[in-house]
Order: sequence, then structure tokens, then C-alpha cells
Amino acid sequence: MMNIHSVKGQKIAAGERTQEVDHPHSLVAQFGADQPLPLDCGIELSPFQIAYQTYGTLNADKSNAILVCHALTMDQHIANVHPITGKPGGWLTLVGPGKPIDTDRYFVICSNVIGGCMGSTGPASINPATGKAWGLDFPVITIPDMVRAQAMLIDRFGIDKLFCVVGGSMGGMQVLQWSVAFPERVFSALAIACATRHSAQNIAFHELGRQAVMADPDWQHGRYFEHGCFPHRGLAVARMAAHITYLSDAALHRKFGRKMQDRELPTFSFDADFQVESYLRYQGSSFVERFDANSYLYLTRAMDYFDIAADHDGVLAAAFRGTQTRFCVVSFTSDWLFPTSESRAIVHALNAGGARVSFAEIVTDKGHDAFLLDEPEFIDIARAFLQSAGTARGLGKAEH
Ligand SMILES: CC(=O)SCCNC(=O)CCNC(=O)[C@H](O)C(C)(C)COP(=O)(O)OP(=O)(O)OC[C@H]1O[C@@H](n2cnc3c(N)ncnc32)[C@H](O)[C@@H]1OP(=O)(O)O
Ligand SMILES: N[C@@H](CCO)C(=O)O
Repeated sequence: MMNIHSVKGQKIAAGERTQEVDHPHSLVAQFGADQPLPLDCGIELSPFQIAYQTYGTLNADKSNAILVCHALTMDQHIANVHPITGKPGGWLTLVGPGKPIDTDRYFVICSNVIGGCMGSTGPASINPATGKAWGLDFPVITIPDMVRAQAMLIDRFGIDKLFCVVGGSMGGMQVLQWSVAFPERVFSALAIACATRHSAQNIAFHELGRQAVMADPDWQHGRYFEHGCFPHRGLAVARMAAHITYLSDAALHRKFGRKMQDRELPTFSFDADFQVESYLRYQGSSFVERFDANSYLYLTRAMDYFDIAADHDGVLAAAFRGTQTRFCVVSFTSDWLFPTSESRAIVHALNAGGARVSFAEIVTDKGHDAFLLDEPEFIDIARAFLQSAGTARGLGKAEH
């Protein structure tokens, strides 16, 4: 029986941070001492829980399930109003009735990653051994750990084989890991704006963000809840730096150029004179209202450690050899975080491994986060891929 409860999250209430906040729109699967999660660091995490959302209906033979893997700071609320921000779902361009991930046709599951802060067990959860938030005592988790936890959730649904696993950025890493760790459970895979390993430049940006968090005196060596504070400034700076990498020079120029913010002339101060400064400050301050600082450390670390080839004697193609999964790999021309060269490396490895793979590079100036935006060519490609995979899976044609 599925063990379903209203999620008791750990933190994040804008302005009034507590360690027990309801997330009434999520379901939670709990895993007790009899079902520990084996982690790459050698520790078994137990007990733990996974918060998740579902959309649509699972068909009788359980062949229409799509697992959506969320990106770094996103969460399971991909197609419903977000319970903290009150904003529309995080991936409505792709998920919903009549959308490529058609909730009238597919059963869609999206779970908050292990280590996250939206109801799944993470560093802000209570450590049963101490009765306090885990903080940095939480074990370091990896992308394979996230996927192993998701597989345990999928088992609870009695789903042997997912029709598709879909994700962008860190979600795309999970897609690739699913196809390597559980090839027989993945009929098709849509990996967007991602890579099989994190580059030196990307690790460097993550390190910058982590150092910004840890340099904030309110971080308190990760024990900020106990001190009744939160590293707002450090986490906001981390987000500002990261957000620049999600965009592109051309997009920033198009949106803001050198335009001034609510003024005609420079103030000759360090106010946000430029619109782009004001925008970045807003992105930083809104982020800290919805995200946990320690989770940010853990999830960026998980991406840093990701390296599929390293787990296969340095031979990427060996990871995919003999796979029956149908792949679609997508990149965006202005993505300098996961440039097209990374996607080509995935495609070459898949080809060498004998996989069935299609590849699209979308021309856009919207940067890495183009996968979250209304990018018609990308939406069309996702729709066509799922349509053709659905036909191959015997799911019939969509009405739309
Ligand atoms: C948990 C969730 O809700 S997940 C939400 C979805 N995902 C994320 O947050 C990931 C991070 N966010 C992003 O990467 C991007 O914001 C996207 C991709 C989601 C959206 O991109 P876009 O639609 O192009 O929005 P854009 O980046 O221009 O940001 C718009 C916001 O900036 C604000 N803004 C724009 N210009 C300025 C300015 N000069 N000064 C201050 N704020 C500004 C807008 O008011 C708007 O605020 P709102 O989000 O509260 O409505
Ligand atoms: N902007 C998205 C994607 C980052 O890779 C996020 O914050 O999760």
C-alpha cells in the first residue's frame, strides 16, 4: 500500500521561517528502516521520504507513466500553482492537458529530489538521531542517489517500465542516469540542456555560489535554524551569480541593455542604477524566500560529482551499450552552461553504444533556461518525440 500523507516540510516560509510548514499540495511516500536508501558515499539513509506530485491517470497496464526530473532549484510543482510562491507551475510550457507531456494522455510523476527542500528528506529535515535539522550532518548525495530514490517511488506505484523519463539541466542528468542505471525500466528518454558530467567551469560557478553561502555569518556553519537566522545575503548572491549563467549575453542585452532602473541619470552610488542590477537583485531575493541554503550546497555538489564515464572505466559509450531506450537529446545554441558540444558528446556515445537517438539543437538567444520558456521549436520537438515513442509503445494517437 502506498503510504501517503500530507507533506510535513521543514522550512521556508517567506519572512517567517519555521521548520514545520505544511505543503498541502504534495503527496509523500515514506520509507522506513526496512527500506534504506543506499547512497554512493557509503551511508544508508533511513528513514527517508519523497514528496511528489502526479498529474493524469495511470492506465490499466501501467504503460503510460512519464517521470519528470526537475532541475536544480525547481521542484515537484511543475503543473500546479506553487504552494510557496503562488506562481503557476514550473514547467507549464511542457506539461498539462494538450501539452507535449499531455496529462490527458500520460500519467506524470514528478518528485522532489532527495537532498531537496520541498518535502523530500534533505539537510533541513529533522535528523531522527538528534531531533534537530540535519544541516551538514546530512550525507552528501549524488545524482545516482536521487535516481535510486525515484526508482523506489516508482516501485510503490507498481510501474515496471516508465514510458519516458524527461528532464532539463540537473533533470537531464537524472534522465541519463536513469537510462544507465535502469535501462530496462526506461522506454524512452528526453534529455535536455545537460551533460554526462559537470564541466570544470560549471563546478567553478557552483563553488562560487557555495562560498557565498558559507561566507554569510548567518549561515552559522549550516546550523542557522538553531540560531534563528538564515543566510539570506549569501544565498541571494549565489543565486544572482548562477542566474547569469542561465541566461545569455544576447538575452540580457535584449531585455535590459544599459537601461536605467526608474531613473534618468546615474546616482553615483552603488544603488541598482541599471535595470539588470535591479533584476538580478530581485532574482536573488525571491529565490531565498523559497529555497534552503544547505539544500543549495548539497544539490550543486551532486551535480559537480556527476560523471557517467567515470563509473564505466572512462568509456562513456560503455554506459549505453546495448540499450533499447529511445533517446532524444536537445540543446540550445546560446546555452553556455551546457553547450551543444556536451549534447553532441552524449549523442556520439549513444551512437557508439548502438542506441536509437535523435538530436536537435534549437537556435535561440534565451540561454540555458530556454528549456523552461515558450520556445516553439523545442516544444514541437518534444511533442513529436513523445508522439512517435507513444506510437511505438502502443499508446495510440493523441486526440490533439
Ligand atoms: C519553485 C518554482 O516556482 S520554480 C519556478 C520556475 N523556475 C525557476 O524559478 C527557475 C529560475 N527562474 C528562471 O530561470 C526564469 O525566471 C524563468 C526561466 C523561470 C522565467 O524566465 P522569464 O519568463 O524570461 O522571466 P524573467 O527571467 O524575465 O524574470 C521575470 C521576473 O523578473 C522581474 N523583473 C523583470 N525586470 C525587473 C527589473 N528591472 N527589476 C526587478 N525585477 C524585474 C519580473 O517582475 C518578473 O518577476 P516575477 O517572476 O515575480 O513575475
Ligand atoms: N533555472 C533552473 C535551471 C538551472 O539549471 C533552476 O533554477 O532549476
